[in-house]
Amino acid sequence: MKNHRTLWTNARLATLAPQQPGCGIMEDAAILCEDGCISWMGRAHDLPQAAGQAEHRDLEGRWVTPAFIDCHTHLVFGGDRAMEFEMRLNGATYEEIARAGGGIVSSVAATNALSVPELVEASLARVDTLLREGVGTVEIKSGYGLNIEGELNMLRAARALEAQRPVRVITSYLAAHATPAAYKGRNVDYIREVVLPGMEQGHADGLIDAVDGFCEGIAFSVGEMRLVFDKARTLGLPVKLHAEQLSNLGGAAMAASYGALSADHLEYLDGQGIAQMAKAGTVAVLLPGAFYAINETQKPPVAALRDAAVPIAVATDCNPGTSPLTSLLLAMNMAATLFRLTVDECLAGVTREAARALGLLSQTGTIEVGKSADFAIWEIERPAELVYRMGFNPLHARVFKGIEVGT
Ligand SMILES: O=C(O)CC[C@@H]1NC(=O)NC1=O
Ligand SMILES: [Fe+3]
Repeated sequence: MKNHRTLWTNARLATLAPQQPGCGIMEDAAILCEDGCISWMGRAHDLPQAAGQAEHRDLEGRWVTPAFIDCHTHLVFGGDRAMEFEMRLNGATYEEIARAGGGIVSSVAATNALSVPELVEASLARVDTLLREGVGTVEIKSGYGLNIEGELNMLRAARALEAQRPVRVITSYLAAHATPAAYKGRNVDYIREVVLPGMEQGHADGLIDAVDGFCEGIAFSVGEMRLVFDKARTLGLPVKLHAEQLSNLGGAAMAASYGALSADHLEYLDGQGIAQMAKAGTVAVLLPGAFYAINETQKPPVAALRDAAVPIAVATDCNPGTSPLTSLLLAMNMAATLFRLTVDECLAGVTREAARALGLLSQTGTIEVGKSADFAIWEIERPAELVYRMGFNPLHARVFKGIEVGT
């Protein structure tokens, strides 16, 4: 609604504004929002004239952070992998599970069996769970279609979720997630006959915001991913990469050479990859849920990333196989406890740096004038509580584009 003004007063802000120390705390603060954007923010006693005509909300001293951003999810999919989880606990090997039809291919069958409305229906509970924890922006990947129509249907469902909920959705085309049975041993044929034409069609249909891939011994090589990234470059699409999750193929360094928005997982990242990421400004997206769920032991080189000033984001990697996690609050706790990120790094990792990993930092991810009025209001005494607790959600309310959307 044009010229709609809202003023939130009596707030304690964790702005996450860059160049501010820690998480950019501002006590006894107010935020003025006009037409969905932050038009003024500061100490309550400096309120501008325009505040007089605004609808007023007294936050009674509550803490306010930027709305959270989950910058890495595979949350559109059919079925689940609970059976495989049980088989693993009963000692089945990865091969036995694959032979029993488990793994990514089982999610591919369950996903391709659903129409777009059915995919939306199957994914809404996961989106709502994230939104109830203060999330305002979610990245959603394809990757369980592995044929053109199936991949694009996943992205159509992702776009439909944005139309049905107060949330911003950024899509990533991940047809280079695995090779379908029909192309076993023929990755390049799969890339040329499915991945590249699907990218062209998805781009033409406005379904793709970025292009992703799984660069790993069990998936695609650096050379094969270059074929995908070369096509993305000709279409003017940004790239990101699942890299160094289970081994070091040099994927992160290759992604950085394409100016990738992010390289994700990174447990096996080395100094060369770090240097290339630092040079390119590529964000390191850490995914502690997958590390935890697959019982990985190699931790990402957080200290070296810090020393090289590589931006660090944290995300759920919500997927049915290696990270059935739909809580950024828990992801932050895991990133702190397992990877030793500080509280401030965790909060930046699910706001400012997550926005950077999606190319959205000019729009959201911090509480600053000119940004979208996307913020979360919490029942906490200090920001550290958001990282410290496990399985507790202290959200009071969420604001999306200036409108309070409740919990
Ligand atoms: O098992 C699945 O369904 C996805 C696995 C997931 N995808 C990827 O590239 N890395 C992962 O851990
Ligand atoms: Fe992933």
